[in-house]
Amino acid sequence: MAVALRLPGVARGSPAALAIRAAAKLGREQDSVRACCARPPAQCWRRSRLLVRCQTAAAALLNNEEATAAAAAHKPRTGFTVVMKFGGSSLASADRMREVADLILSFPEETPVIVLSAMGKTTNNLLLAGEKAVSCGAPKASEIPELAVIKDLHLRTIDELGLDRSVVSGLLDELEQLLKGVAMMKELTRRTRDYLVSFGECMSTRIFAAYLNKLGKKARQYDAFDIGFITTDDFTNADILEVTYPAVAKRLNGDWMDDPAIPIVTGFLGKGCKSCAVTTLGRGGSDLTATTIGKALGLREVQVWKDVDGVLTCDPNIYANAIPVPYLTFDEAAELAYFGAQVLHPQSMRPAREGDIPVRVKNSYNRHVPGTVITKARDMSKSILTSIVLKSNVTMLDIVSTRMLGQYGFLAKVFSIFEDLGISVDCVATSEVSVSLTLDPSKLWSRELIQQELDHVVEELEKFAVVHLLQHRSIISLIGNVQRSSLILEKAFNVLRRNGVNVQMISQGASKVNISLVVNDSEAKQCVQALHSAFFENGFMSEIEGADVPQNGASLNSNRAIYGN
Ligand SMILES: Nc1ncnc2c1ncn2[C@@H]1O[C@H](COP(=O)(O)OP(=O)(O)O)[C@@H](O)[C@H]1O
Ligand SMILES: N[C@@H](CC(=O)OP(=O)(O)O)C(=O)O
Repeated sequence: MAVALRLPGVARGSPAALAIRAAAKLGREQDSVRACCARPPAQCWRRSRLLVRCQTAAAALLNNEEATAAAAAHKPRTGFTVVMKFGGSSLASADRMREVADLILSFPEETPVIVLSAMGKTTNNLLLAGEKAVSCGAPKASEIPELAVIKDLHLRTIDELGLDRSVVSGLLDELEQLLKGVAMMKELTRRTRDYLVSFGECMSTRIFAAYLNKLGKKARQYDAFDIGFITTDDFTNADILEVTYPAVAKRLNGDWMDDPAIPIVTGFLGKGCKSCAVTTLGRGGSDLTATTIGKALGLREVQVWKDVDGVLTCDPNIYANAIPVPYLTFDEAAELAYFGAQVLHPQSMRPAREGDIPVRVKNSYNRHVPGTVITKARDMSKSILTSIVLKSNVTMLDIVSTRMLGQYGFLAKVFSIFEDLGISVDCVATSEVSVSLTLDPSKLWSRELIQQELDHVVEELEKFAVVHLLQHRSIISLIGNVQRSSLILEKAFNVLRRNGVNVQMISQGASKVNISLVVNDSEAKQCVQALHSAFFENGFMSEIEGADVPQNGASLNSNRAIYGN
């Protein structure tokens, strides 16, 4: 402290200023700083990061070139080791918050960054409350049942954890005001919707940080939109921009250096680059927040803690015999998520792949089960089928050219229509004069004009083609080793034939990990179950020489029973 007073005119943020701040924090005088600079650099590692930084800065301050070089060679280690993300299912109550805190504290060797989603079903309740506010009239907005559920859950959690209600009372008041505003305006724009759902993550992180502090583990809450998560302005489905990585690293590392505390970061949220308003990353977007932080900080691992024993061989809600998949590549996981497995956000593998950070999917209800490890590459020599994914309520288009055989430009014309209308295509199969494709339902669902848009697409295509619009279809994706596609297809078609199911379209993605089959919605679940039994339950994998067989994990159903999922 005394150092600062004795050195007037020191520029803010300069090495000298850093040394002074560091010295002040350490309660040392300039002599200590000087002594620190003279100490052999090897000792740096054994000292706190703050002292290393102090040494670097103080060396510059004292103009000691040798010390500057020596200290610079020993860059302070980044404090953080892993990201641990907990989803809504892991945080549904006070008991669950206690359990998650206990889980984090059971890894004392780690310095984690924690990413949290909203508690339980809070995001769904906020969306429902918003929709009801549009039509209920301002005086009734305070009585929306979902608002009462949200208030009750958060205040009860606070009381049961022995915290002060002021941790969220301001946010709850603001939320009620916002719903009154929506009721008065009688409209809920996508921008307002994002602001509305942000209350879920803002509250869960504040409660959890306060609880960790109460336990004596120093924690600091962060709203992602305040620490550099910059996104496109695509409300409800924003993309993270590159500037996010250095900004987030600077903020989290900087704060840690100044005053170490476990960061508790809101998942799912960002700040629009032009609007500066709160944006969201699409449903389930906290997984993406976690991998973004993992890449930004160059961490050893990203852990996403869920209510299942890892990524499973199929959705356990469709078929209870699903079993955990021990290893996946980023490509397999991305494909699985994109084609509808709710367990991971479709974009979340991108930062992990770019930063080559392994992602581990674990069960917060069953913490000792190994889970699924997702990495850049894995030994595929024994792998056949990894997982079966179902995407229902898909729209399919059969488009047949009315022009001459072999006419060029047909496909370009077809796809330019989708581009112009901003509709994303999932699967494509082509012949010389026709193309069949499926439309991404999530992209359509996020709009309001579904039927009108489809009619418009058909109208445009009919200018040069005969079009059949087929609704209520499902895509069954077989994720696995497409090097063995003949084997997979032989088995799959055998099963489907035995079940009397006619496949309406097949598509094999360029990523070589996915074969997609389109069937009627009404037959899809039964197909998934039959395929699962054939591939994973009847010894088929082990019959094939050396094939890798996923192992059955414990208590899948008991987790869901606890949470009622
Ligand atoms: N292939 C799959 N493997 C595991 N879980 C799946 C799969 N497909 C769908 N799910 C569903 O995903 C849920 C976990 O994802 P999610 O609800 O987003 O978790 P969280 O909210 O904890 O992040 C599981 O409870 C399960 O019902
Ligand atoms: N709360 C958000 C974001 C999220 O990632 O949630 P979860 O981790 O519970 O899937 C949602 O429900 O979409």
